[in-house]
Amino acid sequence: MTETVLPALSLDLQNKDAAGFAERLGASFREYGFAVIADHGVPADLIAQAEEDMRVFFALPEDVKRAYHVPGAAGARGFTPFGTEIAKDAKAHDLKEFWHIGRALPADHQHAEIMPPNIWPKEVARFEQTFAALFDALDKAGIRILDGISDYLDIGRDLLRDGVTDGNSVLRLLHYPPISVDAPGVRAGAHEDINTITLLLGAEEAGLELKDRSGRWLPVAPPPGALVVNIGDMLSRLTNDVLPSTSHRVVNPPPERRGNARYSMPFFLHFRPDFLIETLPSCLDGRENRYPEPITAQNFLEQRLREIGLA
Ligand SMILES: O=C(O)CCC(=O)C(=O)O
Ligand SMILES: [Fe+2]
Repeated sequence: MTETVLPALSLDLQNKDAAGFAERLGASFREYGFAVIADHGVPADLIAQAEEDMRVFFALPEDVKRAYHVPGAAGARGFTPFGTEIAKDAKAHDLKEFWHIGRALPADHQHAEIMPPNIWPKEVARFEQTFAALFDALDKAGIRILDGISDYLDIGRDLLRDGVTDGNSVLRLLHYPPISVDAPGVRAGAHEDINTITLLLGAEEAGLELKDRSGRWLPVAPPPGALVVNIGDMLSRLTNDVLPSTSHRVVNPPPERRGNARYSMPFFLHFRPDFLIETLPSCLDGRENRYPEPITAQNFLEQRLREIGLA
């Protein structure tokens, strides 16, 4: 296994010693913008089922998959074809295709327009059942991790819990197809995530790297089944970069492994659209406010989606 600087932290520790868990979680986020979380409560058999179902979907013919592309929806639901997304300021498109599942809201909900109903591929029988369950399980794990962050920042747990209630969260199923031996570039260009925090499953296949404070690229190599969690720009902004959103990328494998596809599942936990991202007073203590202009989560998201070619 590749060497990693991020030891796995057990989420079970939160039940026994919330302060101890928060201290370790916060230290990892503060230094790297990333943490690796084991015992996160997402059932292993559900993860295995999800991995199987996504493989079945991405193996479908291109025209069948493309029928689930929703034009004008900024990729928020359904299928986004290979070569669409491009990292901010990058020259080449990422070598990936993906499927997005969003939060299911009642039709008369105030944010129903921003979070439209999901679509489901009829070719994969269990797809809806599997991914609706996985969305919920990751949402629950995400709230516990946010509790750890709130404990670390000593801000009480309500602000972040309330902030993500009915949030515009998205589960992304990612497929990076095999690449040719001489393929240039990277599977996913260096970027920061837009959202609150990201919970990533399936990063065991090597390739994910984070940029540390000295500018070095470090491999992120979680043990099987663990979550890789990272801070997104919205939380970085809320905390005045006390918890930094860290640049990461997925590099191409060595030539002998280029015949292998890569599959991963990031869950982008988002604030609700009308949540106002306004620097936390406790993160100002003696520091300059890097983000003096408050912005709603929705305005921030729209700005960033335009930059990555999705809106
Ligand atoms: O595939 C991965 O491991 C990372 C994906 C990622 O960083 C993203 O989709 O934002
Ligand atoms: Fe990312």
